[in-house]
Amino acid sequence: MNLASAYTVISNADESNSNFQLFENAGGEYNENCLPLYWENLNVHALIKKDRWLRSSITSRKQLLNNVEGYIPPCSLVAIMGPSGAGKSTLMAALANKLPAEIQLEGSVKIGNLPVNNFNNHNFGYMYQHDLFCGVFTVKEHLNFMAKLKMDRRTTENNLKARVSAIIEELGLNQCANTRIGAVGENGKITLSGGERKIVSFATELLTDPSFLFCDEPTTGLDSYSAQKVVNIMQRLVSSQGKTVICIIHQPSSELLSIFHQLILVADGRIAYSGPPNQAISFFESVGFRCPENYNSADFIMKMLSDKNKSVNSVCDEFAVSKHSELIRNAISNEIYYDSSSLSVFCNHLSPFWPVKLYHLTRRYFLEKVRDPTIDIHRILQKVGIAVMVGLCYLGTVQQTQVGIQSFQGVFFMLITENFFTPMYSVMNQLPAKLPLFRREYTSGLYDAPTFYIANIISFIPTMIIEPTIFTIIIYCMAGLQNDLFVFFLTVIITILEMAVSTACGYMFNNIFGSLSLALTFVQPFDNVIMILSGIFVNIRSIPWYLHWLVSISWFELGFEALTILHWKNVTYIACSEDLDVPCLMNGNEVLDQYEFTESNLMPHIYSMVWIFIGFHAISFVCFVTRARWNKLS
Ligand SMILES: Nc1ncnc2c1ncn2[C@@H]1O[C@H](COP(=O)(O)OP(=O)(O)OP(=O)(O)O)[C@@H](O)[C@H]1O
Repeated sequence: MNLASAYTVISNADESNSNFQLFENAGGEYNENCLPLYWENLNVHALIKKDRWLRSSITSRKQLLNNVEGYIPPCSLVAIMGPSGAGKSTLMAALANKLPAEIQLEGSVKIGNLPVNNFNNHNFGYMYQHDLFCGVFTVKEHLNFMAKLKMDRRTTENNLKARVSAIIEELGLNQCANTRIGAVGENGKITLSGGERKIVSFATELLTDPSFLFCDEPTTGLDSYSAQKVVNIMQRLVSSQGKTVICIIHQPSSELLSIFHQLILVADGRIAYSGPPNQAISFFESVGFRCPENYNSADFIMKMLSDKNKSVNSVCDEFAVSKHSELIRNAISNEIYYDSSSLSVFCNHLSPFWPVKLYHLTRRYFLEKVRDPTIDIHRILQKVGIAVMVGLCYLGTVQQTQVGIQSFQGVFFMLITENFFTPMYSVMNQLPAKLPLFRREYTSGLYDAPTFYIANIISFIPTMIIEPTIFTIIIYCMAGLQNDLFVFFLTVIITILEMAVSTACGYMFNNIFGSLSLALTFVQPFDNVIMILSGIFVNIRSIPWYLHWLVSISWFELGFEALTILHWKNVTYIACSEDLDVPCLMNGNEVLDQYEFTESNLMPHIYSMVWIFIGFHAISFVCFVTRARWNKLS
């Protein structure tokens, strides 16, 4: 059965119900993607879990939707209304296959006899209530980025650009195409207004040309002019592009409400009405609730549905046996005649290859760092300042004399310690800030958790090299360490490794504990112990046996010992000073002996730091991916 005949069947069913037309106003032009959406026996429960570290156990189930059914004709503009907490967002997420992992769905949601699932996800645009963007991108850059991640891998570069330009044109975004999106409430910079942000959200969802567009409160927070503009865009998408647009809307004016083809009222997890908006008031009248004259119909409906004790249950019960419900059931039962084999186009989307996603995601994080100075550039400037101050303290004191030994070791301590604490705590703060956008894009299926993790690490590499290199160069020159290129090069490598392992440790603690506060609670004692075991504060030989394993992973100790060996191993003579009341150390080997450091440990320690870096990231990666799958990233 082709599409046209499928709808003839439904139209014939309607003939007997001429007063109750389910889709009398549905206005879009039919095309092959123009299909009805319907759901039956839909029950949705939230699984209430009790946290036990990484694992959770389910303790109870809370019913969010109670055996609801509905039918949305092809190419309709649909409004979902209801009081707060009624289940509107839950219904919309259930229809769009966007329910979070802790929510359980029973029943069926179908498009033209085809179950809604991950294979036809790309046909659903889903605009969330709160938009989230990478604020440093301009509108055009954002759309190009999203197009590269969302659109079919077979789309050519030219077609992709053409699609972005067409959407910018269609939605009237030309004037702000090169404006940065910015963050909400960002002062003093030219960024997008609230209304423009909503339209950019639309644009993002339209990139893949979805047949269904779900919008969670697209007009909330907008003035009446911007709200009207947003609804006009939705209306245009339905009438000129044949899409079905379903949106949750609060307190619309009667004029705005009349634009919609269908109104679905949700109350207490049930359907209180579903049909043309202009028949809603007469339905309420037929069940004994009369709208006073000169009263806004949307306000009246909301008042009725918010009054839980009196009206809600009886209205829902009456609706279940009304002509409207009968019409919905007829329409659904007629859908079984629809030939779903013609819907193969719905499952025919190939998402971009993994390296392509990794490349674009890494590029986004690079740009974010370059354009947002608060992320890394301020920290580099701070490092330069610290390096100059430290350098001034050691100016002229680092000499191969008995007094100079302490200055040498002080410089090594500063090189290690500055690349140990700050980077660790800094990444621990940066990662959680990226999670909201990650969660949104991850649930939309844009990319997976490993891609996000690897892109983050790659984008951090320049910082990991530039920051310690600048710091080391300044201190090396000001303190006047050995004039030897190989020694200088290895010194830089050791400080880079020190920072790399520290950041890996920060990631690991964040991802093991899953919350910044918990991670900070545990990382502080850990890194203090790691520092104490460096050989500076306690002689390595006297460390208790049960802490030996920690010494072997103390990258503070490994770095400090490696620097000490590197700078002292070739020193054959240190002059004694008669003024000092301390034993004279005659050469570099004696300095190493004093710390219990062994000359042959230089390269093994450097390799150990590399292995610790890999080990920490491996643990961190597994925890992150597991948490993302269990929906436990906070
Ligand atoms: N993950 C969850 N766990 C437990 N309860 C939940 C969960 N998600 C939603 N709920 C509950 O389900 C009910 C319906 O939530 P929903 O977000 O669908 O309401 P809504 O009608 O969209 O409300 P609003 O207009 O305020 O956004 C609310 O009582 C809410 O507290």
